[in-house]
Amino acid sequence: MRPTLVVLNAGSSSLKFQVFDRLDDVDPKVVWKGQYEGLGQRARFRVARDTAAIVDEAQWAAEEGVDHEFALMHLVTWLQQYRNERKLVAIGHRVVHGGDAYAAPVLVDDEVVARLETLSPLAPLHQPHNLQPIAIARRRIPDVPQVACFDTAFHHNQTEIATMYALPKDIRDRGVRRYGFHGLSYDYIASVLEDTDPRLASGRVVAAHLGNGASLCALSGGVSLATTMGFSALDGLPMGTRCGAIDASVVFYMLREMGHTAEEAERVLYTQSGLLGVSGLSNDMRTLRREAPSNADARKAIDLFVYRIIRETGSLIAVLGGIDGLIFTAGIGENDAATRAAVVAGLSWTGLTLDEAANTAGGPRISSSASPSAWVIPTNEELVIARQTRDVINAARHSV
Ligand SMILES: Nc1ncnc2c1ncn2[C@@H]1O[C@H](COP(=O)(O)OP(=O)(O)O)[C@@H](O)[C@H]1O
Ligand SMILES: CC(=O)OP(=O)(O)O
Ligand SMILES: [Mg+2]
Repeated sequence: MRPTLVVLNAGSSSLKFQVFDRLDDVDPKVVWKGQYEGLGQRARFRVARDTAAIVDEAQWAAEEGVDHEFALMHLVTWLQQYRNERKLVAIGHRVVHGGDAYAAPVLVDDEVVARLETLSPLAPLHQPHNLQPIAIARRRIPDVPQVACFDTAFHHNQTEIATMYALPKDIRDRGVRRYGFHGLSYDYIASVLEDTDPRLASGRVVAAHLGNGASLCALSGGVSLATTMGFSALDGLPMGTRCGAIDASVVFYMLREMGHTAEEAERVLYTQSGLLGVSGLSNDMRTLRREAPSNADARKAIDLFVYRIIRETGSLIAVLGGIDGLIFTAGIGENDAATRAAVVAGLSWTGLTLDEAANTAGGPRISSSASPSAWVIPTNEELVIARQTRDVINAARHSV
């Protein structure tokens, strides 16, 4: 039976997974990769071999209410067909919020679970979906180790000033600070910079993770100096359904003058804002692109998204003292050539120029300028989780 690792990555609209073996190689080898997307709406399941050939797929109508929990149980059943060939040695989980306590991946035990549960209010679209599979696996397969890998950990070495809010000490002492997210994705990007262009590995890079959640990260020599998300994954850029950075007074206004409860205000800012809120149509860039020619609100949503990316990139370029490279990744960054073209145009003052044919073809290099350069790099958060999980398991074995 082949030693095998399963990796789970629950995003706000998706459950992604990969199955790995050859765990003693430099990088574990992917056997299958798949995802459930559109959870809560029309949901779709697809799984491919490492060679990218689709081996199975399924679809559910919106009325069937396919959510994260259904997807997880469907995946458990799907994996059962291989139980006689493979020995599951660990499950690696993306956990969006590690708070102050966790700057590195950890082996899950009762104490870890208890601490991570206290962070759920800071990541309501993610943390419950990250912790549920851990709880189910610990109950059903208690002998299999579970490893939690954090979105926040990659940003832990930022300076105190970069992570501080200008708030009184008693509030800051409660862990109220900028944490930053999408760290597993930025860790992957940092790990491939040397092979992409050695000037980027030692240089000043802005990485743009533009998916249903969206953020930017300033990387200097592959290390995170600053990022647009803060205390929670609500901050920074506007996203599929999240508002991004707004004046905190907007919340007081909603509570006092508009009669919202705190729960209603939270729901509006997390689930009814962003591309969906501005367009009144959809959180999905594919739908907005399709409707934009005849729908002014869809155009406005896209324009605001692009404008905020350009503005925030300028701020990160100031932190870096210049820019050598711009990287696009995640659902929109990897697939939406028009967003990339508009962002590069807005940054032409840096010397960036677009290679239109390469951009339309999807990269990898999409700038005609060599420095600064612009790139499309498909992210692979699951590979980072697999690397971290394997290392945590090996370290635990050696310590007994
Ligand atoms: N072909 C495409 N063209 C434009 N946008 C796309 C395309 N495919 C996916 N997207 C965008 O990417 C988003 C999903 O990104 P992803 O990074 O997978 O999300 P999550 O935040 O759930 O991990 C979709 O909501 C959609 O806006
Ligand atoms: C942190 C976050 O927003 O993640 P995702 O983009 O997967 O929703
Ligand atoms: Mg994601």
